[in-house]
Amino acid sequence: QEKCILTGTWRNDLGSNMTISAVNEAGQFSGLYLTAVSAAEKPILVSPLNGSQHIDDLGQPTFGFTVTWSFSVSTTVFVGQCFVDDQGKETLQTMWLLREKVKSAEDNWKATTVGTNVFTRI
Ligand SMILES: CN1C(=O)N(C)[C@H]2CS[C@@H](CCCCC(=O)O)[C@H]21
Repeated sequence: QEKCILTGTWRNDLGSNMTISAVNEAGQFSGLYLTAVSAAEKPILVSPLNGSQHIDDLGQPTFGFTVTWSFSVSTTVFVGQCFVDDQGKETLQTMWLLREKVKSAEDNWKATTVGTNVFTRI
């Protein structure tokens, strides 16, 4: 299928941009994530991402990727699916888990945030 190969640049509803490199024959990819908002008090920098998508099925594949934040001690994993509408427009419907480093195991309960997020190509 020609749609929903994730290579390219995407923007989400929080104004974050991500650029995904070539997807190899195993569906693996890497890229960069530039967030527009953050809870960290440090300047926002580009952060690396790695993931993989299904490429062997009949379109609208599922995928997952991990962003290791370069400006805060935290990590986000995304899972989702690419959908194509009847105009051929692709959207990535995702859910994410943001894990922030906490001082001790006693604080482990409050370390993970969850959310949903939609990306479209720019
Ligand atoms: C901007 N974001 C975005 O595009 N999301 C889908 C959500 C889930 S990752 C988070 C940003 C985390 C930045 C690093 C940190 O604040 O620890 C937020």
